[in-house]
Amino acid sequence: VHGHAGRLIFGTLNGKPCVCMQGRFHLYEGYPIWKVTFPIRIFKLLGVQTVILTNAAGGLNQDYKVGDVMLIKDHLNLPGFAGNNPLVGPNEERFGVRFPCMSDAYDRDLLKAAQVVGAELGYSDFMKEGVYCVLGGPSFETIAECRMLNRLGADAVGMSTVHEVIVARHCGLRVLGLSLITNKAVMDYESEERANHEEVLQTGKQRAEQLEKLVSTLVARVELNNNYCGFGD
Ligand SMILES: O=P(O)(O)O[C@@H]1C[C@H](O)[C@@H](CO)O1
Ligand code: HPA
Repeated sequence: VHGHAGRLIFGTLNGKPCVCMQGRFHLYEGYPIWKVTFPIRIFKLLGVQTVILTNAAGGLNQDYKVGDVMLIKDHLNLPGFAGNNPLVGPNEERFGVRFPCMSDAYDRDLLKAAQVVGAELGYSDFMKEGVYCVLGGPSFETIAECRMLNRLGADAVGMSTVHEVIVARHCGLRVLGLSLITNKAVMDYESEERANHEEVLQTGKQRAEQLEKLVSTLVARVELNNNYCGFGD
């Protein structure tokens, strides 16, 4: 996608071995859903234990501002309602069970850790916690769709992440999800605002340094045995 570097980087971040996707595959690019999520299974086979997923999203929650970072506490998988789930097809027993639980999709300890690190870095003012809703894209949402999604309990809307989360949880990876609110979803017929990809990219650039700091500080605190250090309890 324009604005995604499309690179796979291996290295250490604050002393921790990491593999980093600079960009991802999206359903709207025409990939089958299993291909969109294929990297997650590769990472599992490489020995990855924890996945930090980031995305750009439109803010549905009226209290959200452009530039807020939403820690994802749960999701709405709208394509999944229509049977478009990355686990459809014969179950790969090597990776996980046929019917994986999703009520614990977003790791509570990691979420708390992100809040603590965010507060330490002085980011609390722009850090939120909420529900991310995935749609297929690539068209942005209509006003009626935004209103509906908000009433259904979504705080932010985007076109990615949830499929990767499902595959990650299926194979037992721990997940933290972060949405950068790059634009406000248009909810009002009087509004002159129009969702556009350039605004998404620009907001991403503006918060990039702080997001890098948040993620790298967090990574430094995640122990390889999946415990966390330095959070006081
Ligand atoms: O890969 P993400 O979900 O961060 O990208 C979002 C959704 C679309 O690809 C694009 C819309 O501007 O940003
Ligand atoms: N809608 C869907 N996906 C998005 C948006 C949006 O408003 N902003 C960034 N990705």
